[in-house]
Amino acid sequence: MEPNTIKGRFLAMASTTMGAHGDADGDKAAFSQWLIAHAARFDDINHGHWEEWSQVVAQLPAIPAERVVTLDQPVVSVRASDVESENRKVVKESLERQLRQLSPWRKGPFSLYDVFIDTEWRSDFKWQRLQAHISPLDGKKILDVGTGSGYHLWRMLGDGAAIAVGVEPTLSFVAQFYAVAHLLGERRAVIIPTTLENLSRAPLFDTVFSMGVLYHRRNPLGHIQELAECLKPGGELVLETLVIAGDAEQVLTPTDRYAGMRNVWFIPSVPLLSVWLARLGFESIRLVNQESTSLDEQRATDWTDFKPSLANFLDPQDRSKTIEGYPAPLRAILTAKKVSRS
Ligand SMILES: Nc1ncnc2c1ncn2[C@@H]1O[C@H](C[S@+](CC[C@H]([NH3+])C(=O)[O-])CC(=O)[O-])[C@@H](O)[C@H]1O
Repeated sequence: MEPNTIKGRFLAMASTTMGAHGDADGDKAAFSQWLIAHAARFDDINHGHWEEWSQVVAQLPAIPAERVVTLDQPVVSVRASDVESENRKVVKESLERQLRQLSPWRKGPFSLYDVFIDTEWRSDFKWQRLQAHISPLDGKKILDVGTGSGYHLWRMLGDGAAIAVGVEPTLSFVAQFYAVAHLLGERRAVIIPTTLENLSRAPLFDTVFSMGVLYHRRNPLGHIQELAECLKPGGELVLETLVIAGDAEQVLTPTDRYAGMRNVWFIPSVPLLSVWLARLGFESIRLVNQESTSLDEQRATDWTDFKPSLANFLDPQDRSKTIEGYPAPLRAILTAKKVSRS
């Protein structure tokens, strides 16, 4: 029987992870204690819709024992392998109604018992851009800061990670994650509902990802420092953020919105970002990808809230600029190793 609260699910998953990685027993115990201590974050939640979203997750159908789960392809998917087609239709319709109650779905795509969730972002594009360039994830413990619905957590498991922990303060995304985890029948990933600043940080992870978060932080160097605090010495940081073209002295702070987004504070050049990383104790800093966001990667779908998406935030006369006149979104992925001190 699955526990029917999201906190109960977190605890069940946290205890499953105790056996799921190859660390020495002392390290395993330290990691499990760290994870289980974060169950208290579910008690701090004070959000008008949390109860409603939790009910949606609690009322999801029991999953079939025979299922095919795919985590290593662009569409994270699960399908029943033993259900008659007429039944599948019934399951599909009620499941789709339930999952739509957790909208807007921004990060995906997912296919869950024939319900295709066409999310606003094709998050698989980002995974494809970095997959060949990061240290192998096999058997590793991974932290994904600002994980959204947790789409990339599933891809990390698909690429061999032992455990994937997400940190995410937006509670509708946390509920989406626990819905997907239930339907996949997977317990090797969890999300802690908090910010990186409020996480009790300890150097427990082999690889730490921060993708799409740095530019939302008023104190970007503090964010990098906090990421370092979660990494084992010698561990790898994968940092994905908006950047501008320019030298090591250039950074953009928008006067107000950037491509329609509030809360964009610092968009550095890649050379400046590399200086920040080096000054905060990283070495082997590499730019592994730099690309403009395409209109195929971010677009409104019927699983989003029909708010305008990227196309509406670019200058219609000159797509190289945002509607505010800034350079259009350019995103970079850097990898760096935390210096090991002996
Ligand atoms: N301080 C914080 N600590 C942790 N998370 C935060 C914080 N502030 C915001 N977030 C969360 O970070 C995510 C950033 S979206 C990237 C998703 C995924 N990583 C992606 O690469 O597709 C970026 C975008 O869509 O612009 C959101 O889910 C926030 O709630």
